[in-house]
Amino acid sequence: MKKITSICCIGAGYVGGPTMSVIAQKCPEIKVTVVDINEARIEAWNDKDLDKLPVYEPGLAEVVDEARGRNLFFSTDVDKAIQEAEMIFISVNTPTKTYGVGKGRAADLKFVELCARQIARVANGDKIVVEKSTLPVRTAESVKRILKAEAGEHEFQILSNPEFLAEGTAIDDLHNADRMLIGGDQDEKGQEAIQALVDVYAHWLPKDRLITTNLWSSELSKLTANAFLAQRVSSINAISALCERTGADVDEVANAIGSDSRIGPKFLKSSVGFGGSCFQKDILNLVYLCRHFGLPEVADYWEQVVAMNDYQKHRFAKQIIDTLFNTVSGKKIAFLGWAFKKDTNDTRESAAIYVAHELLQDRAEIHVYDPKVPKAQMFRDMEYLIENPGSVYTENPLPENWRDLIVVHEEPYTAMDSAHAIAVLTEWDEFKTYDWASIYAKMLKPAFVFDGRNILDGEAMAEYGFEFRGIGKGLEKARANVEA
Ligand SMILES: NC(=O)C1=CN([C@@H]2O[C@H](COP(=O)(O)OP(=O)(O)OC[C@H]3O[C@@H](n4cnc5c(N)ncnc54)[C@H](O)[C@@H]3O)[C@@H](O)[C@H]2O)C=CC1
Ligand SMILES: O=C(O)[C@H]1O[C@H](OP(=O)(O)OP(=O)(O)OC[C@H]2O[C@@H](n3ccc(=O)[nH]c3=O)[C@H](O)[C@@H]2O)[C@H](O)[C@@H](O)[C@@H]1O
Repeated sequence: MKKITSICCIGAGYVGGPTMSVIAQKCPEIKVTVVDINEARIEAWNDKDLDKLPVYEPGLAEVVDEARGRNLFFSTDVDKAIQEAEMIFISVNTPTKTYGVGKGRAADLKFVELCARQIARVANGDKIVVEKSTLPVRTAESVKRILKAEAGEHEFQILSNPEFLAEGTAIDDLHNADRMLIGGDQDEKGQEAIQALVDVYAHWLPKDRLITTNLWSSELSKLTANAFLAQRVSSINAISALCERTGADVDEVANAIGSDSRIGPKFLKSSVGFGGSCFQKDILNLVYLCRHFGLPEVADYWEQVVAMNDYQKHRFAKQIIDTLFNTVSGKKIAFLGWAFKKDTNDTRESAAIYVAHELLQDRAEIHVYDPKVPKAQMFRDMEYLIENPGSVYTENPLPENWRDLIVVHEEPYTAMDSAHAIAVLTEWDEFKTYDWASIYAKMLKPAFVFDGRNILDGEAMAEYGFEFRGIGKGLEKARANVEA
């Protein structure tokens, strides 16, 4: 098969934007056009001021700067880009359904279906269609059927090429991917299509990292990878609760078990709970599929990963309320961080939103500082959670004036001034270097710090005078248990 010279990607989000920028950077002879129906987003991708790119990722601005206008283009003209391209990536959002059959579980595939119909309608020749979005296993079958039914004389090959990048490290993950997975049909034409995509990635990735499989294995591997990663976080978080009762230290336990080469050290950082647009959505989708295929025991097994994560967020919020003498009503609680992890402006499913909801149920005044998340986004997040509670802990209504109870700060010190307590919700590096002595001086006493990310030095914080609580570090409580 001849080499690909033009690519189109539908969806200019956290995946489409960075992945296509790197493909364009590494393959200067391929014209890459990223399209989206969201005009504001495309405008931001085209902004001369690279600080205004719609996705914040370390290293992304440099890549865009190198390729944009040379062989990387952002546009809202979806039809034209489809017609010009030999290979079309679908990288649109696949959120959990919020309505109808499968509500709260199944992936909502309406955006993917719309793309397939649009490709079929406007295609002017044979195309390779690549599923980049995370999809339930066997989605390619539906995409094929739609393309076949609507397309007339043109031929389409479908590939599954799930993305494994993590936000905050997207560019490094793309440049040095552990593997790139490409699934396709096993017949001759399917193999040719697989090879065409292998040739794209072979511009910068070693051949042994390009894994090819059948379509279904590829689709299922993506859901499985996220389920395994999230399961590790829930497993260590479950142990953190036991640490707090017994006096064990969860970081020491993680280090001890992670030194076993069979377990490995990564993804064992205990936290206030995992967030992000995908872990919960993909596990719920896996659970839905298992039930659909008549495997309720398998579904129950994976569902516990999400249940444990809900419990961890709740445990953190409850600890704050319990420690502050059983109520946070009218008390100023400073939130350091709102993003679901550091080095991203993404807040989807962030633990901060759930913790805020529980504290607001108890009428706290929340003062938030996050270096990258704008105020409007925080309010949108709260509104979304109110409409879609999703967790048993966030079902209670908020006070009518909840909007007045969230104050967003442009800088951290005012957020913490005269606060009753500080809660660390995101592990931004800058939090470690604050002037903690002067923060302590300006807080109400006792001055509580709840470190939901275990990034602060507990002993040093205690020396400043803080009442410090980390995750999985319940020495005081453990001592009290022993004495009782
Ligand atoms: N965010 C992440 O780190 C990762 C996400 N994924 C998966 O990648 C997919 C995309 O995720 P994100 O990039 O985070 O989503 P996103 O929401 O940031 O971006 C999706 C974009 O698609 C656009 N879109 C939707 N329908 C369209 C249509 N018919 N025509 C043109 N544009 C359309 C939307 O306007 C939006 O800008 C999802 O399936 C997700 O599960 C996979 C790996 C990592
Ligand atoms: O499909 C996706 O969307 C992506 O989901 C995750 O990436 P991402 O959600 O961007 O970020 P992670 O680094 O995986 O973190 C997810 C959440 O788990 C939390 N986490 C992670 C690791 C850990 O040890 N402890 C922990 O609490 C993080 O703080 C964050 O809230 C996967 O790591 C990617 O491989 C995958 O492509």
